Amino acid sequence: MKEKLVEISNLSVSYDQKTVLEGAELIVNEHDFLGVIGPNGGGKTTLIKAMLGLVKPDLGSIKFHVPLSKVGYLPQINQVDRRFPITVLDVVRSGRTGGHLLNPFRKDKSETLYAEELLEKMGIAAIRDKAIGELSGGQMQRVFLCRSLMNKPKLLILDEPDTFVDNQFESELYEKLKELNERMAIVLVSHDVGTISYYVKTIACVNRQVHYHPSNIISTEQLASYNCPLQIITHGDIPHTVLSMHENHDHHGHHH
Ligand SMILES: Nc1ncnc2c1ncn2[C@@H]1O[C@H](COP(=O)(O)OP(=O)(O)OP(=O)(O)O)[C@@H](O)[C@H]1O
Repeated sequence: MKEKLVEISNLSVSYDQKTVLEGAELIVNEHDFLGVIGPNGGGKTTLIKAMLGLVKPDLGSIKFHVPLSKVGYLPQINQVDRRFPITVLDVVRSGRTGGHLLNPFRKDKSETLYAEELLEKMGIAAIRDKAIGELSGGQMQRVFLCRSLMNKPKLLILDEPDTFVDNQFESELYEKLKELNERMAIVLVSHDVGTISYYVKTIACVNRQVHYHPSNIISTEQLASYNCPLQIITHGDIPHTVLSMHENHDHHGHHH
């Protein structure tokens, strides 16, 4: 039996008068690698934020069976203020607090060593003392990925970590996530359905409601039936299906 990590039921969220999520249901289990997809404005980020307690739901319940300190979070990078005067190392270290606030002022030797180890593993040890304002999009994503790993999470939630990254880093990133998935459950929000279906195990389509799809193969017809009309980027020559296994690795670039 798989252990449940998070159970969301009957979740409704609105901003002012506008309902974004209504009656959303979702369960995240240990070992999951769940891809969260859906049209622009469908409520993906809102679902993640409600899960983490960053937006207040109107209705519904969110039960965590892991402590929040064991949940790693990589926010959408455009929500990070690049003018904030903080170095790469301090951003990564701030992940140790368990909260979502940047708190660079706590200094602890083992924390620093672990942050450095993560930067090393991500191949960005050389930029440890740079200010975040100086980083490229891909470097920024790597830094925030390191940050989200500081607490050795059991559940890792990533909101479009593939935004602003080049093709090479995109595949490196997904390979890294696949490796991390051996140790933790992953929830990955992405626009690139074709690419994520290559890595995820299951899919949730978010468009006001959440439609869970217990496989990583999804057809345009299924997406339509989930009220999730997305343009699918296919990798093979089978037009209506996103394949779980591909022969080659020619990923599509994806830019917003
Ligand atoms: N803080 C906010 N105040 C008011 N409206 C908001 C707020 N955040 C999001 N919205 C609106 O709620 C809707 C859902 O937004 P959300 O970011 O959850 O969607 P999404 O599926 O993540 O979209 P995208 O694919 O564009 O990232 C959008 O119409 C958005 O404009």
